[in-house]
This record gives sequence, C-alpha cells and structure tokens, in this order.
Amino acid sequence: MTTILEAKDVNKSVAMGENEEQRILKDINLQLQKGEFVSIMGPSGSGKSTLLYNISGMDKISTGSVYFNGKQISEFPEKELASLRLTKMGFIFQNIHLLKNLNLLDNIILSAYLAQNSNRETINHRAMSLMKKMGIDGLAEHNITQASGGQLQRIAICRALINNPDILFGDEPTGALNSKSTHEIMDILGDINATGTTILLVTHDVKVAARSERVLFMMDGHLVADKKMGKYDKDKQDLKARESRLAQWLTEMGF
Ligand SMILES: Nc1ncnc2c1ncn2[C@@H]1O[C@H](COP(=O)(O)OP(=O)(O)OP(=O)(O)O)[C@@H](O)[C@H]1O
Repeated sequence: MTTILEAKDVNKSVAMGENEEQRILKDINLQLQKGEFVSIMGPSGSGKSTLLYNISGMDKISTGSVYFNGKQISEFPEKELASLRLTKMGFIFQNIHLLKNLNLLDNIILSAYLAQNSNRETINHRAMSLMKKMGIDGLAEHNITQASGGQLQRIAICRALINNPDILFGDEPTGALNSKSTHEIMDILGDINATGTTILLVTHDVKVAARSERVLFMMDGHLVADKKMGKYDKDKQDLKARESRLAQWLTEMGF
C-alpha cells in the first residue's frame, strides 16, 4: 500500500473577535492509501468540510503538516498549491459552480486549458469520451439551463476528471440530488475508483457512505473513529446490509 495523503497533528483555528479563536480541527492524524474510497461523516458543524478543505490544500492549516504523494504540501506557496490542485486533484461540490456563459463542454475543458498539458484536440477528445462514459455526450453544446441537476453533477465530475487527477475530493456531491440521481452518481464514482483514483467524500447520507470502503467519523473537530467496510461490490448486492452496519455505528457513536 502507498500513502497518497497524510495529515499529521493537524489543527485549524479561526479568529473569533479580537482575542478569541475557535478550534475547528483538533489534532487530526490521518492517512489515505492510493486507490481507497473513503467517506467522512459526523454531525453538522463537526468539522468535516473544514477537514476536506485543509487536507486538500484549498485552505491553510494552522499547525501540523499535510503530505500529498510524500511532499509536504502544507509548506507549499499558494502558486504551487494551485498548480497541484489543478493537475493532481479533482473537486466536486453540492453546488456545482459551472460558468453560465460557457457551454457544458467548455465548462469541462476549461481547467485542461489552464493546466496547459495537452493540445485542444486531445483535450476535446478526452472531454467527449468522459461525457460519453457518463451518458451525457449529447449535452456538449447545451448551456447549464438546459440540463438537470443530475446531468450537471455529471458535468462537474467530468470537469474534475479532465486532468486525470490522482484523487477526487467531494463535499456532499449528491446533496442536491434525488435518490435515483444519487444512486447513478455513486455508481459513476465507484467506476472511477475502480480505475485507481482515490476518492474522499464528505457526506451526511448513509446511502452514499455505504459505497465507500472506509468511513471516518468526526465529532467536535476530532476524528473519533475510523471504520473499514471493504470495497463495495455491485454484484454482491449487499448495499442494504452495508447501510445497516453504518447506521448502527452512527447510533453507537450517538450521532
Ligand atoms: N472560516 C470560518 N470562520 C469561522 N468559523 C468557521 C469557518 N469555517 C468553519 N467554521 C466553523 O467551524 C465548524 C465546522 O464547520 P464545517 O463546515 O467544517 O462543519 P461540517 O461538519 O462540514 O458541517 P455541515 O455538515 O453542517 O456542513 C462550524 O462551527 C463552523 O461554523
């Protein structure tokens, strides 16, 4: 096993008024292995999103260190971090943040242009093949008002994958979707993970977390549990059993 992401004694505090600060992340120690599919669960306000943003280099930790592929990215200057996020990491959110003056294909390929690692033809080809895999290639020329929430989240996933990242981070990526679209998006994320991409998601949804092989539980800024469930296998049709196991852990922890 190879560690892709590691947090060592990570703390995050924010200023609250002149002389006070609030500790949001407290002594977080965590390792993600290459190819893992991990979810973070916990009550509202427990620090899940803050953890995601701080270990993905989207936000600055207060103390401790974060390593990505063995490099201490918490010491990286912002320019280097931005380049790392663009080329090695993909991000998907509940709010999809697509640009309304670009068509859907151009929304996907924009970050490939920014990364400047291929020519237009190669980028277009990759974007179209990602769209095809997700069953939305017919939407390439549409704008964002001409697609459903589930379709837009697929566009956002294509956008996150366009530079072939090592890791995909998601903050409630299915939070705005109905249960059918949630199921479909989770199938897509499972397929992406099966090709070797590491996935780390924040979710409140037991149905989403039950697809991951490992679940981290947060409470009041602390990582309080780390449970392994093994890879989800579509053919086993044991999703309900995994959901029950997860629901039981949540009850035992008092969530
Ligand atoms: N920039 C900030 N300034 C002040 N407080 C913040 C900041 N970011 C987060 N917080 C606070 O830190 C705590 C954790 O927030 P965070 O969004 O990480 O929790 P969460 O577990 O993801 O919650 P939810 O499930 O509701 O999204 C909350 O009390 C929040 O108000």
